[in-house]
Amino acid sequence: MPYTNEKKLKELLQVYFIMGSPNCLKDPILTLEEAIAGGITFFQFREKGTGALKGEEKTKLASELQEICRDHSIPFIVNDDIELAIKLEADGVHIGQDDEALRVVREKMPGKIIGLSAHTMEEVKTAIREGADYVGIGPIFPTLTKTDTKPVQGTKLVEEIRSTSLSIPIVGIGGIHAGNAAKVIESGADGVSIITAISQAVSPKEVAAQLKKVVLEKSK
Ligand SMILES: Cc1ncsc1CCOP(=O)(O)O
Ligand SMILES: C=C1C=NC(C(F)(F)F)=NC1=N
Ligand SMILES: [Mg+2]
Repeated sequence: MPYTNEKKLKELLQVYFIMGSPNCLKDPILTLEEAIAGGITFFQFREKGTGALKGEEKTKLASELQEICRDHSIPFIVNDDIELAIKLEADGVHIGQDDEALRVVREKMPGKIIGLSAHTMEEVKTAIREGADYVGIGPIFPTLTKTDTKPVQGTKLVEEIRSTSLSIPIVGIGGIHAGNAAKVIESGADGVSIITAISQAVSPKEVAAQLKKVVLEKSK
């Protein structure tokens, strides 16, 4: 059973901040607080890459970030780590094509948000069939954040999905910032997912606010 009605989720996905401690210029807690003050609408804890926390330290940071999200009614999603998501009673998880099968995750987390990465129309259709609540499409633009991405695909797959009658919520991801976010929304994505542009900003609040403005303008 999907988490919520699609319309509501499409609104929630508009400015989707993703980060872990390795991505942050400043303290992760401060970074998230500033991003929320700037207007992000959705958050994913993705503790990955060089220097990523593990075990108790990872759980502690996740719990602290979750509490900040809860205080501001921002959905808190965990990337990959299903056990951590269940332990924290997170609002959901984001999984990739090579992570645990969606139907297994759905059994473990009924009623929660389950997002899936997809790179082809085939993967999108399978995601819908298996009950994904949203799909992350990318990398839209070149990115240095995830080193093992599929080829950069621009907005073509987003446009292709939107040219069909498929109504699944879509977020674009990969190299997105305030200067190119409009193109992603214009192509038909419901939201943009951002790591570097916010987490490495001198003012995460300012960047989040710029992104929110662009997305709201283009979503009218
Ligand atoms: C997790 C992920 N999946 C596809 S690209 C990417 C990284 C996006 O990071 P950034 O917003 O810094 O380009
Ligand atoms: C690899 C990823 C691809 N897409 C997304 C999201 F933007 F949330 F859909 N998150 C990820 N961690
Ligand atoms: Mg994964």
